[in-house]
Amino acid sequence: MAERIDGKQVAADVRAKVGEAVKTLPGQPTLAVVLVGEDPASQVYVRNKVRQTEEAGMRSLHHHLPVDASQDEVEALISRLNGDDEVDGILLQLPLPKGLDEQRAIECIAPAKDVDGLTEASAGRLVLGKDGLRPCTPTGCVILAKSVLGDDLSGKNVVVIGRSILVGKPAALLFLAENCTVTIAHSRTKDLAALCRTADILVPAVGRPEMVKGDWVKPGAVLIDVGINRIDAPEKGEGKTRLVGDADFGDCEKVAGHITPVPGGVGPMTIACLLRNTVIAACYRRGWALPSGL
Ligand SMILES: Nc1nc(=O)c2c([nH]1)NC[C@@H]1CN(c3ccc(C(=O)N[C@@H](CCC(=O)O)C(=O)O)cc3)C=[N+]21
Repeated sequence: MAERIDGKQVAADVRAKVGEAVKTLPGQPTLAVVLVGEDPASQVYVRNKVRQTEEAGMRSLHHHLPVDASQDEVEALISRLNGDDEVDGILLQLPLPKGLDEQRAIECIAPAKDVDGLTEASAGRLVLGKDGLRPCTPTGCVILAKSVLGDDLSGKNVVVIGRSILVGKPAALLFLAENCTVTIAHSRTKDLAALCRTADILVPAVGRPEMVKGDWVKPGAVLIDVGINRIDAPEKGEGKTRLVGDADFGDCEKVAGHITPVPGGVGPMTIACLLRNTVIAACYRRGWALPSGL
């Protein structure tokens, strides 16, 4: 039976380290969160980000634009935050309301303040192997893998299922930077189950509920499940839903050595890594030494 990787606990550890690091800095890092519109899920995420930022001893500024804000208004706000010397990190909460161009808006964020690691500059630096701000969810996956395998992941076979800009591609690059042997699988991959069985670390990130079955998993492998899917749960009552990952947990936990649950796995790591990036951005930008132990 696989051991559960407690993402909530690992995320709390990362946030505690961030909090300790913040105390050693000559000033207080500031994260600006930009929310456009009234999407209830986004409002919950933003509230959690603001609370956890403050708990880690950092300042957070919350900017809320109406759902009918224009592209120019969003970009003008980002430009203002770019020019505000108090602001170290800018988080533009995604998705934006329909009609707004997400990629163009992200590209307005000054690379030095890109705590989501989503600008072309940040992506380019990751590909080139230069230091920089890394995407949060993929960073969380690497930290979770290290939490059970130790800091040295070199030589591990990693299979990432999914090639999205947000998770799959950057996750593959981050594991490559850890000297893993990385394969990116996707919808055209042949014999996906057999490929997955070669993985020491399996990272499904496609958004298909319970797609990965137990017989896709190498005995003893580490399964880092990025999927967060809401599905109907009639067993809980009429109209009820529940969250499941991209892996069939009950099936995979019989084979894997370690497995992340959903919820309580990768999700909490995303926010913890955002806080970590805010410290890193503040240090780079203000010329402070990066605290050790981050
Ligand atoms: N610019 C931007 N950056 C993001 O990083 C970003 C974003 N926009 N938009 C939305 C997505 C989603 N996201 C999550 C963060 C935490 C959990 C999380 O902690 N989930 C809990 C459970 C949540 C629940 O119960 O609904 C868990 O998995 O245990 C999930 C999802 C960050 N996102």
